[in-house]
Amino acid sequence: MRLLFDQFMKKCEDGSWIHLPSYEDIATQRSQDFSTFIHAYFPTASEQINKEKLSQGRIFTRSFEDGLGFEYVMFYNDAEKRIVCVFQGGPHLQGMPGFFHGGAIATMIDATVGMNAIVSGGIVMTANLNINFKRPIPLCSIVLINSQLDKIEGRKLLVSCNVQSVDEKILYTEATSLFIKLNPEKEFHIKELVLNSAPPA
Ligand SMILES: CCCCCCCCCCCCCC(=O)SCCNC(=O)CCNC(=O)[C@H](O)C(C)(C)COP(=O)(O)OP(=O)(O)OC[C@H]1O[C@@H](n2cnc3c(N)ncnc32)[C@H](O)[C@@H]1OP(=O)(O)O
Repeated sequence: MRLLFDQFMKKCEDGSWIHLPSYEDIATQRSQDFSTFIHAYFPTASEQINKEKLSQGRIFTRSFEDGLGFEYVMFYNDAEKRIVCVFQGGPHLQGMPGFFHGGAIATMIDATVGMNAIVSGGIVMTANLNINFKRPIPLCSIVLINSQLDKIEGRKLLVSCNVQSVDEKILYTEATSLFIKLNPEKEFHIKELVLNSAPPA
């Protein structure tokens, strides 16, 4: 994991790739504005949210103890509209004995293609996620999630991705997704927010 991280950090040196911050780092900067916008978009659903529980909310992929759940880092290439996620899931993500749970793989795919759509489109939500699980992923192995923004059509963003072994010899999973932009006026400038809070290369 460390070796791959260092290889990508090297690619960041000429500015072609950017080491993305974690959701927590982005969210803490504008979380109140972001939350207000989302609740205004879904007023009926918002009324049903238990405000006390809301204060305990945590991003799902960062809610496990270190080393047990989702361990990952993402890198973004603006020219190619690609995000690569280096992912090593922990033992609490088991499904079939010795392999990752399909829902855990889907979660990491959604987080990766979602981040690609957020950087390109602002505030978006997943409308459709289509996954082909082609080979089981051994528990605790390191994989690469390669995502690509394919098309923007009005409010719709189409992002595809695959999950491969580090040597690229095994194709584990393929997915396509549709995101819908909630802020066509781009009032939140999420791209700048994400890129400006990127950790130093
Ligand atoms: C501060 C920063 C914080 C950052 C935090 C980072 C967190 C990162 C998290 C990581 C990521 C995690 C992300 C998550 O976990 S997101 C959580 C999972 N997703 C949801 O809960 C979304 C639920 N769905 C909805 O709320 C609505 O359906 C949305 C908002 C998506 C659209 O409802 P809205 O009322 O707005 O739009 P519309 O209905 O007029 O549709 C508009 C157009 O889109 C077309 N369409 C719609 N749906 C579909 C479909 N299924 N297939 C094909 N087409 C579809 C539709 O035909 C129309 O097309 P056209 O007629 O115009 O041609």
